[in-house]
Amino acid sequence: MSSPLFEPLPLDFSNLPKLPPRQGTAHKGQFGHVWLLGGDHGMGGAALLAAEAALRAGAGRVSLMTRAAHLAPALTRMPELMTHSADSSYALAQLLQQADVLVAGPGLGQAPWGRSLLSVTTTLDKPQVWDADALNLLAHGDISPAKSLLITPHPGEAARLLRCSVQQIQQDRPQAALCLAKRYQATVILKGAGTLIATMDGDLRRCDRGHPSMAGPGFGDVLAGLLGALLAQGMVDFEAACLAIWLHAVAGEQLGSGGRGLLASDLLPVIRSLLEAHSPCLAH
Ligand SMILES: NC(=O)C1=CN([C@@H]2O[C@H](COP(=O)(O)OP(=O)(O)OC[C@H]3O[C@@H](n4cnc5c(N)ncnc54)[C@H](OP(=O)(O)O)[C@@H]3O)[C@@H](O)[C@H]2O)[C@@H](O)CC1
Ligand SMILES: Nc1ncnc2c1ncn2[C@@H]1O[C@H](COP(=O)(O)OP(=O)(O)O)[C@@H](O)[C@H]1O
Repeated sequence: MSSPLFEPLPLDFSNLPKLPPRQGTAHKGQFGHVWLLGGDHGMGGAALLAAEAALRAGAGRVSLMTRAAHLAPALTRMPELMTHSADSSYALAQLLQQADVLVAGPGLGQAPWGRSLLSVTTTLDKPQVWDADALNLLAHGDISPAKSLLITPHPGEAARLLRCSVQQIQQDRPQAALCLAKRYQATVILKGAGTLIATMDGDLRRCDRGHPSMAGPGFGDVLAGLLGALLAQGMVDFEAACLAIWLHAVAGEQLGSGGRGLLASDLLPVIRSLLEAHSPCLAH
């Protein structure tokens, strides 16, 4: 990965995919059920941020599968959530039949608990977003990629997935993103300044929006939940990736003008307003 051979097209902000307006008779069953898997001990917040982002971006229902210790705090913050902590892989497989979209990885950890949750999802033929520790587990090689997969590595995770250094990833990010898409048969979002979207067919886009105030914990978790919500509302991987990346980066840019100390959860109301301006809930 030495010389940049592939020049990504800039994301076409004037022509981003839209969510359709909702009928007056709409009901929650039409906007998908997102299941969030994550939040091992010490990292419950990551899964919670992703779940909150999915709710705030319009998913019809959101279920959180996490450690039992995180259920009460999660419900205190968001009573709209449905919560579970499966006792066995069999029980989880049964529960996941209800899911339309899976988001796995935020705070999942790489211990047996996280590994067993992820191993249940690999066989499910549903749209899936894998982030954070789902990618670290995938990189270990003993979990196979799911069939319909969107992966969201930061450069550290990309380096683990391609078994190279972060420096090699950053030297030629376009090639790294395309290589990940081919190797894992997935749509890829390679995060960091100048986020890239790559598809298995070789389509490559770059987003030059965003702000260094986003270099803090949880911003990737919010992106993962946002992607889940857009997939649940009917977008395909590439559409969801383009719109989510734009909403996330522009929200960060707007709030970044306030300087350091931006919280990932601060993005949520801004993402909601940007989404409404872009794809109004009601037809005008
Ligand atoms: N509140 C919670 O519960 C939270 C929980 N969280 C959860 O923690 C778990 C571990 O995830 P994590 O991302 O913190 O650790 P990890 O994968 O080792 O990555 C760090 C290394 O990767 C690299 N690197 C990253 N970005 C880069 C960039 N733009 N540009 C260049 N390099 C970059 C960089 O490598 P270096 O440069 O140091 O070699 C860096 O040291 C995971 O489950 C996550 O969900 C978090 O979401 C936080 C909030
Ligand atoms: N300097 C930056 N410029 C633009 N976007 C950034 C910058 N730093 C971080 N981000 C964005 O913030 C998010 C950070 O995600 P990630 O590294 O997975 O964090 P976490 O695991 O803590 O949620 C990514 O979407 C990334 O593109």
